[in-house]
Amino acid sequence: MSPRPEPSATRRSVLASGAGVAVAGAAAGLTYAGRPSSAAAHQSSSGTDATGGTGRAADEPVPFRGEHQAGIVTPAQDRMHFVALDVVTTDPAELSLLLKEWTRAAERMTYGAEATPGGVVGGGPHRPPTDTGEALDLPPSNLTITIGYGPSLFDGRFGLAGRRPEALRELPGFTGDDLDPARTGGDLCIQACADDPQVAVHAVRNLIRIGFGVISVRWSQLGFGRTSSTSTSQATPRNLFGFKDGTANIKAEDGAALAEHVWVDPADVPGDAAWMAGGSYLVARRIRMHVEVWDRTPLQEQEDIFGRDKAVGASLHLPADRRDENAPLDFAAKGVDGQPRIPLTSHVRLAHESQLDGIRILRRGYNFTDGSDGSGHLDAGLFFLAFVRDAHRQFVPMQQALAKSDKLNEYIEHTGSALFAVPPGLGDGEDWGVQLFGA
Ligand SMILES: C=CC1=C(C)c2cc3[nH]c(cc4nc(cc5[nH]c(cc1n2)c(C)c5CCC(=O)O)C(CCC(=O)O)=C4C)c(C)c3C=C
Ligand SMILES: [Fe+2]
Repeated sequence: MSPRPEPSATRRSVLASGAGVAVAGAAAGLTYAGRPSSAAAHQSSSGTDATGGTGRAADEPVPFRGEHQAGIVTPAQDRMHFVALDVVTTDPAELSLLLKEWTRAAERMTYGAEATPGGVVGGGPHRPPTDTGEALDLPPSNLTITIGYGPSLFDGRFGLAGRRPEALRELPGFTGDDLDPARTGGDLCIQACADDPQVAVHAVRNLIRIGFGVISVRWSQLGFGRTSSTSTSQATPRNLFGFKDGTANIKAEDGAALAEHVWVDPADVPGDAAWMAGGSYLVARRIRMHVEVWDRTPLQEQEDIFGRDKAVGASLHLPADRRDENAPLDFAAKGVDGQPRIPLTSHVRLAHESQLDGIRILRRGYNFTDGSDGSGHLDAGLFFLAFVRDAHRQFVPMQQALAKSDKLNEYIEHTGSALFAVPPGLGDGEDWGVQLFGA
């Protein structure tokens, strides 16, 4: 076995200032065997370099605390484990305590530490370990853990009804929805993203373990290959239809767009809902993509469906020798047949802010394949995740427009759905329990 490297100087200093965690215990257990994460070892499928375009080495943690939760504008990592949970206790104190314990464990795991100090073997031979162990030798791998609360959490069971933000209402149904109740809704959600799938799965698994008797898993989703860039430092990845996805996304560097379209403004959440200021709303849609049908569709038709070309991701109005992914879409341009070069039923036209009174969203989805459906077809698609300031003013009208006219609908099916309020980031010494319950 190769010798264990010391944590980098930066990582040590982050740990030393690791606000609220058992820093000494964490630091003591914070070495790893030097096995590189998948992103550090290889050029990633979606990044531009060995850091997956994040600009951060595998052993350099993403800060857990800050104005906003990590995992929203953090450059999208390669892998995701998402879980929706139901609360099974009726005792608000138990839920609040769990949120406090989750804060501690999530912060530790973000830094590459065990979920609890000495959790893997430190409890001795006679007790079950309090960390499941599969990430013991791995670096943080850009792990982010993002928490959210569903509308049902505010139904009165926990005395939270008065603290429900007005915008946290169930999404309406959309034309063409084929939602599976077993993949829909949830009192809580955890989004864990990392450049190593084992690190993301370890994080979710250990938070579930800590919540035994308080929460139960409602549904979960694994994702690979991000389908969006959330930073200008990242190359645009491709979805399972082979098209570049994320080109016109809101990027972390665009502070004005984030303030307008992503972060909840204090004026949006007056009174007892003020705890959500600086937060965001997360829309999750499991969208199955019928890849076998798509793969029998001619290239020109595929490009007309999206309104961009397949090779470069450029607007269809540009001639082949002047294709530029980042050139603006020209919806007025016509072809020799007099028809719009970007068809009226194309995905990018219908989803573009110019057609939707200036509405924009931040997309952060992942590809998925969940085996096959028993009829010889892959159960594959896009786990669509979007962060918005108000889902009912942004996602709903956008999805209504797409559900009505998008040519892409012949190839996709929405099979799961959920909405969550994602609270703002935590300051030093704060925890998710006090933030939600107010005491
Ligand atoms: C309700 C919002 C959206 C859903 C649902 C959605 C599903 C979906 N999208 C793709 C692939 C692409 N989408 C692209 C652009 C794009 N999509 C949305 C919104 C939803 N997509 C927006 C707001 C945009 C940007 C529009 C613009 O301003 O130009 C693209 C083009 C490249 C890009 O800009 O990202 C692709 C490709 C799939 C496959 C899919 C469901 C499975
Ligand atoms: Fe899209």
